Amino acid sequence: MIFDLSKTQSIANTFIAELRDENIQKDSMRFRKNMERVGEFFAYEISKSLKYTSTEVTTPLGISKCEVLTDQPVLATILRAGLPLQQGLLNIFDKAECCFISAYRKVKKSGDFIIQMDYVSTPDLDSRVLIMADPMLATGQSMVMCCKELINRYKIAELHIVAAIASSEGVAHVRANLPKAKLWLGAIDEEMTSKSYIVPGLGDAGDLAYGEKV
Ligand SMILES: O=P(O)(O)OC[C@H]1O[C@H](OP(=O)(O)OP(=O)(O)O)[C@H](O)[C@@H]1O
Ligand SMILES: O=c1cc[nH]c(=O)[nH]1
Ligand SMILES: [Mg+2]
Repeated sequence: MIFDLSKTQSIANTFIAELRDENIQKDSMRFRKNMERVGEFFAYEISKSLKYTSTEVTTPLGISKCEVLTDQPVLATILRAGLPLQQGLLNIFDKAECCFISAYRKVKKSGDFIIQMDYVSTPDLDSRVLIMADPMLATGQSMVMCCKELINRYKIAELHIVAAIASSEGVAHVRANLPKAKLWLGAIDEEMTSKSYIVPGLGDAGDLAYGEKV
């Protein structure tokens, strides 16, 4: 299943446009805020596919039958660019437990890179719905490696993957390696640079949110 936000006109596409805009993205607070708003939007969309329980709520004037979320999903992200996107999801799934993975592109002298994963901090994921959020799905290698690490450790009930911008190649890589995952994407771009940056993309999401890394 692929949900592509850009296929439907909504205010959320304005958030994505601002994330991409080279002038607006100079304001790092606005960049983080827009990423957070994209996370909130996807949380609402994903929430439509989750399970609900009927309950009776006592109001000051009577009893109201309400449908409430049965279980909160677990919200995972890949440091560091994923933090504002995860925060947006957490604003909506406000009782959710969170999982953090440190993984980054380690560039070799040849210019090739490997994904270096150093740290995983997670609650128990057995029988849980997991939402893995990372703004950029470029080659898809970081996403696949991190999800596989968690799948190998736990019996995850359902996996949702959220990205603000994906490349066609990244989508294909995820679908080939994580065929059961549901993909929630802000947009899918066709091209990548020789250094595997998405074109037109938005640039380096981690640097734009938190400053250029040395
Ligand atoms: O699909 P891939 O080709 O694996 O690339 C995507 C990864 O690149 C970015 O992180 P980066 O490695 O730049 O680290 P950062 O978040 O610390 O900036 C992004 O947040 C993804 O994690
Ligand atoms: O386009 C890309 C690819 C990887 N990481 C980013 O931040 N941007
Ligand atoms: Mg990263």
